[in-house]
Amino acid sequence: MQQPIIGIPCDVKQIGLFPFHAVGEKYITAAVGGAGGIAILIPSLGDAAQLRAIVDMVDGVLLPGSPSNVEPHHYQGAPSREGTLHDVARDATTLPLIDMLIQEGVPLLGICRGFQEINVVLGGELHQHVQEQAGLNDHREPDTTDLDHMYGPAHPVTLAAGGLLHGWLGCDSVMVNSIHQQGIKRLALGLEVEALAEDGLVEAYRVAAAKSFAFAVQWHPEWKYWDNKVSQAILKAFGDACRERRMRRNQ
Ligand SMILES: N[C@@H](CCC(=O)NCCCC(=O)O)C(=O)O
Repeated sequence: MQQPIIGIPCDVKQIGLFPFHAVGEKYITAAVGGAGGIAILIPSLGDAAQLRAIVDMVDGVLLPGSPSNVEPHHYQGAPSREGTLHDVARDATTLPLIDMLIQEGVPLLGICRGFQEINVVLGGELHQHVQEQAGLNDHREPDTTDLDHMYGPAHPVTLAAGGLLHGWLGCDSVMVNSIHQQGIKRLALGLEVEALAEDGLVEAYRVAAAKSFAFAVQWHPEWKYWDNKVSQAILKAFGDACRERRMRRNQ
């Protein structure tokens, strides 16, 4: 059987004098090794016709995390503080792309910024600084350059009874890493909670009425997924949905 094609949208970063379209290697490795796909990078050109062609070409899309924040005007939020990193080109690409993927029933896995993007596209809102909200914890990464520490288990999440995660893992709670400052303020209509942090912050959801796999997590299952049963389960389920689409497209 042919492997499914998994698209991964790029961040746009200035390197020297030129803009580059880039994806962190760990997301590519997870799409290939964890989900079993052929990874292709989707340039963030924000061009609707190109996106339409890409949607027809791929069997699934993995929306990666990024240090940049979704621009708040996309969810009627107050302007970002000075110095906040944005990626206008990524917003102009992933936000319309998500809409097309959900309409078409193309499998979708959102990670961290990707998780936040799906919520925004479906009409939800984000906190810009979770750690400043009364009753919410600090979900930012520890101040370290040791990546194993940075992406190490940070807090538990409770899995929703009857949810996908609960079904795949057969337990009520798991530990996850935590590398974010934005978070779900208002969950979009049509998203079903899959996991909650101890402070009540939504950490995972699925698109309830999706035609195919449409699932997202605030944490980072791509990080050393081979060492983590939760990450393996998420990537396998995504990969299976992509393989199913591949098979249907081959018929
Ligand atoms: N900027 C947002 C999203 C956080 C996020 O995606 N972090 C990933 C960092 C780099 C990586 O691991 O790819 C926020 O702060 O909430």
